[in-house]
Amino acid sequence: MGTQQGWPAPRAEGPVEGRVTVPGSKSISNRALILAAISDGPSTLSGLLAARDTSLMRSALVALGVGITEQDGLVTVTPGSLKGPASVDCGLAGTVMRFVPPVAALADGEVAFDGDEYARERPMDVILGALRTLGVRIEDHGTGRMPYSVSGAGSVRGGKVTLDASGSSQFVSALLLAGARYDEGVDLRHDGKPVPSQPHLDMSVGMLRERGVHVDDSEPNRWVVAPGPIRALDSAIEPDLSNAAPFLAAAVITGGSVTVTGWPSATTQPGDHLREIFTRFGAEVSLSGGDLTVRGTGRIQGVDLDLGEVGELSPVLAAVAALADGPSYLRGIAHLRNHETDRLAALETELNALGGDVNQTDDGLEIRPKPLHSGLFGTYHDHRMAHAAAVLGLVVAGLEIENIATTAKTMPEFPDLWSALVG
Ligand SMILES: O=C(O)C1=C[C@@H](OP(=O)(O)O)[C@@H](O)[C@H](O)C1
Ligand SMILES: C=C(OP(=O)(O)O)C(=O)O
Repeated sequence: MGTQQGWPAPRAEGPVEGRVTVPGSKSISNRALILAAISDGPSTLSGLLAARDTSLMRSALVALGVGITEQDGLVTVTPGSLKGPASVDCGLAGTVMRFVPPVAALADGEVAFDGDEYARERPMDVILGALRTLGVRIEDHGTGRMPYSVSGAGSVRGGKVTLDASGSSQFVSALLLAGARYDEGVDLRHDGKPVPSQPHLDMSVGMLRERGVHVDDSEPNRWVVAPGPIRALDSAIEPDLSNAAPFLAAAVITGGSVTVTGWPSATTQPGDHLREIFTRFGAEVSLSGGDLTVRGTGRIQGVDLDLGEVGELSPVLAAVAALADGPSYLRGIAHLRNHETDRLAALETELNALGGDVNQTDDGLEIRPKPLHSGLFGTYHDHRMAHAAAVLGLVVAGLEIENIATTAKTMPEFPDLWSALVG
């Protein structure tokens, strides 16, 4: 790829110092929208993320008959009787393509799903198969992928189902979120290699319990959701801690100090693991009164980390590892091959194109730091590849980021927030 085709990544002129407020969590926002849509009354949400993934979720729910209004930054969701025919554009949002079909199954009529070109590569077979077992009619032309349509009959029997969710925790979350509204609830068992992203499962279970749903997750790899109403709940969405990663990484790699505001004292978000992870890289981390501060010490240690629970942090952490003073091993993340792109291949290709020494393993990446040079960093429609590139661009001269606008998936403000912090 040539030069002058991308967004010139700002270079840090010294240690990056500053405070950042990141927008609302994608994962909490889209769960709050889904749960509000199938609850027993109107819910008002504050701090809801405004980005491509949440806008796709809102449009999907409105297409099914849910009322959504917005005033002074507050979003009110009013459940309606769910009806087809409807079409849902999933974009490239895993939370839309996996979480909406179990809700569409409750509608009366047919709901057609499609999305971006690469969305057709993301696995759906496990969730579509599980829904069929629970009594839902689905047409996917035998592909197990997009496009597919769900023929809702106004209710779903539900009950027992076993699935292999090693490819994505979203297969489990999807069935848990809608399961209380099924006649028999759901009794879900996982059979296979470990389910990734445990914090996201805890987030689904926690948000259901907050809304009065009985969920038994006391047995490993089994979740039982009792049938019953989901209570409407007004709630405030936490900031997206995974989207805080690039800002905090800026402090780690420049020996600066960055504070992210509004950091919750208790949370199910995987991004909370950044406190421990950046400490392992050699940074100093402190949390006080909702301010999370990461201070770079001038040393970046190589790490050996299992990121299976927090896979979405991997692209930014791979960028930090590429700048460390020794090799790093990122493990437990084979499922990243099912994300916005095959992230293991994308990181290997793009880091090596800058002169890096990175290779994929069965379940992760080995990263041996080398001096990196200028180039255009491909982003593959992946917001977190763009974040990784921005981190590298702080210290690598002449780095350009292809399609920086892809950050709009979860943080349209990224280029402005980034320039304001590091510029
Ligand atoms: O449930 C969620 O909100 C998510 C679950 C995770 O998916 P995987 O388990 O497929 O990694 C995560 O990576 C994704 O960004 C969001
Ligand atoms: C994997 C991710 O997204 P999605 O919700 O589309 O799966 C991500 O944001 O890192």
